Amino acid sequence: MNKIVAYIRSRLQPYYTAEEVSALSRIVCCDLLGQAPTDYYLGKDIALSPKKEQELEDILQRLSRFEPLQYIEGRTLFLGREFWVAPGVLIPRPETEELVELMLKEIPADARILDVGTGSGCIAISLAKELPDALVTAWDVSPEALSVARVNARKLQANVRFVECDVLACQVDEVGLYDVIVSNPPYVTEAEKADMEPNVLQWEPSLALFVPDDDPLRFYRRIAVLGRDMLADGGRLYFEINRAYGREMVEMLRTMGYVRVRVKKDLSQNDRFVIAEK
Ligand SMILES: C[S@@+](CC[C@H](N)C(=O)[O-])C[C@H]1O[C@@H](n2cnc3c(N)ncnc32)[C@H](O)[C@@H]1O
Repeated sequence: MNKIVAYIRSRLQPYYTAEEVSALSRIVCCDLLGQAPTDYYLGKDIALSPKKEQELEDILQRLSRFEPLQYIEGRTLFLGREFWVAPGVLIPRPETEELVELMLKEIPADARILDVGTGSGCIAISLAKELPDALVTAWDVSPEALSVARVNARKLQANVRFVECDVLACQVDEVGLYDVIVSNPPYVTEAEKADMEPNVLQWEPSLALFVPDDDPLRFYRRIAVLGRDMLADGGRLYFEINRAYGREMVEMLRTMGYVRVRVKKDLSQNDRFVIAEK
């Protein structure tokens, strides 16, 4: 093992499991310090300039404070496209890729789509790229998230209209304007905080994650209320949900008059998506 790898491992060992240390060492050397993967696996040493040594120190400091690697790298992949992510915006998750894949199988190519709580813009931008005839609008209450999403849309040349908007408070006069409303809103209850990893809890924005224990469905209820006006007849809601609330979601949406309400499981067999039709 080369000296730099041994050093990286010794610095990360107090904080991460052996597998995590091994994966992080490779990513730090190859992705962040620019070592060729073959040289890394052959155990060749890296000659670091003083500037690169300082960069390595910064990276190790950030990792030892459990900052997510995606924030350190400043990017993540979503459905094969690179998205810029930074503190203040949620790191897109694989389940959300599944949601977009499901939508791409089901929605019309020229759908008018609203993404509520767009974060990095991963859902809206992916849909706009895959469905060039669709009209995509994306809302978020967070100016930080919207500025990241706008940069992502520009870099990826996606045509999305971004709007700063608090979905819980906004007045809407867009009647029948959308065929699809999609949302992956905050859905982690305060009670679930105890089970969360420090890289999520300490670094990802609370605004993107949490809902009160006594009202875990607040975003879905509000979006479904808006959807009764904003969706065209036959329009659909696509939600990513907390796996604990599939049954409650179905009951709520049926009570609100939605039809063909279905729950779909994610690849881990958890109730993860709910689809409903106006
Ligand atoms: C779970 S994140 C989802 C981000 C992105 N759509 C994704 O799937 O990675 C929820 C998003 O909802 C936004 N949000 C939270 N409260 C909101 C509100 N009242 N109105 C609009 N957006 C809100 C957050 O800023 C965050 O970007």
